[in-house]
Amino acid sequence: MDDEFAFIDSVTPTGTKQEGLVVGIGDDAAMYQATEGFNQVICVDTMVEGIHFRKDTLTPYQIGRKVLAINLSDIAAMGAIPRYFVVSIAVPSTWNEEELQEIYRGMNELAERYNVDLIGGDTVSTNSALVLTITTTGEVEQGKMLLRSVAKPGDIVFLTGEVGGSAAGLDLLNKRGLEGPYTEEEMTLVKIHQEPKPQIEAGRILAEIKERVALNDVSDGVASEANELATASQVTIEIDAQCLPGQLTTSYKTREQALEWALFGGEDFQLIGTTSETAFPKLVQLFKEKGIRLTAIGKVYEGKPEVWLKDRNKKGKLDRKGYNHFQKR
Ligand SMILES: Nc1ncnc2c1ncn2[C@@H]1O[C@H](COP(=O)(O)OP(=O)(O)O)[C@@H](O)[C@H]1O
Ligand SMILES: Cc1ncc(C[n+]2csc(CCOP(=O)(O)OP(=O)(O)O)c2C)c(N)n1
Ligand SMILES: [Mg+2]
Ligand SMILES: [Mg+2]
Ligand SMILES: [Mg+2]
Repeated sequence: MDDEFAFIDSVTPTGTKQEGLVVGIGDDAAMYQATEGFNQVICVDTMVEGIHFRKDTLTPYQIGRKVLAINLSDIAAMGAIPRYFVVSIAVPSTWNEEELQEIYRGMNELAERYNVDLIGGDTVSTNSALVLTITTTGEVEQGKMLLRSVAKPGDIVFLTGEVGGSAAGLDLLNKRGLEGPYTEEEMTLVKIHQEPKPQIEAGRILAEIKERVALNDVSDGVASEANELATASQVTIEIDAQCLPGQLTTSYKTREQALEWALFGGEDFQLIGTTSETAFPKLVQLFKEKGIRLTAIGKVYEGKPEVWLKDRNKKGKLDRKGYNHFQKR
């Protein structure tokens, strides 16, 4: 890449979707009009080469796509409608212009799908790894936001989709790289890791029903996220291992390994939450209509902020062991 400004021009969208946008790319800062009656939501996530991806685990297209997906996942976990995003990219000399364009192609494809506008960013060089940061904003109707702190004893713990697939996919990629070869079954897991789907529709269903819902997204594994819910709500959560919807059936892994990945693997970007026993059947019906899998995986009890795992006749405390950036590897 030899010209920063030409690069910025090349990634500037030609049209924008949100009505509230006042100033997009091109001035000192972007500017937008908030929608009346909505709370503003904002989150940021970073992906670092060597930590969140390598050139042999994600293609440049998938890197761009995934960093926006994980941001949208946090917007979904608040029950919000995503609106705008800004991108910061630190580029080492080992990455060429074509790869950068591919990163933006992946980002833009997902942006199109979820109706979000790229409204700014920052481009810098670095002498180490590629670092990609996205900040996304969203809006949720006042009073409808989905917090981690509202779980109550008696609630059902639920989960959208399936968990453990991303860690399984990464395990395969670590062994065989982008080119594989992979069976169809294995490729499904690899794709879950490479192209996670943010649960925006699920988040909106949960925000729109008039029921109390506590919610979190699964970036660091079910064990970690359930502990975050328990701590924020000051309740005890019990999860039934037998109920965890994972990709348990593929021929290449054991049940123990699949359970380990579901609990501690992370990057599934599904939603984990709780709601009352009376509200839960309504959720099941709404999710069925939209074709989104929703599973009851446990219950909430009065007690210390802890998570317990029940597996057949055994029961043990489930510590907040998931992906931890400051843990020695
Ligand atoms: N370096 C930081 N400075 C300030 N706040 C942070 C920092 N890192 C994380 N947070 C905040 O801590 C909370 C938990 O962050 P994180 O574990 O990354 O959440 P998530 O898994 O939802 O992305 C969030 O509210 C996030 O904004
Ligand atoms: C090359 C590579 N090694 C390891 C991982 C596994 N990994 C990296 S970060 C992470 C957890 C999620 O990322 P984090 O930055 O903690 O997201 P957040 O909790 O902020 O949403 C996992 C499971 C990976 N995706 N790629
Ligand atoms: Mg985060
Ligand atoms: Mg989150
Ligand atoms: Mg994390």
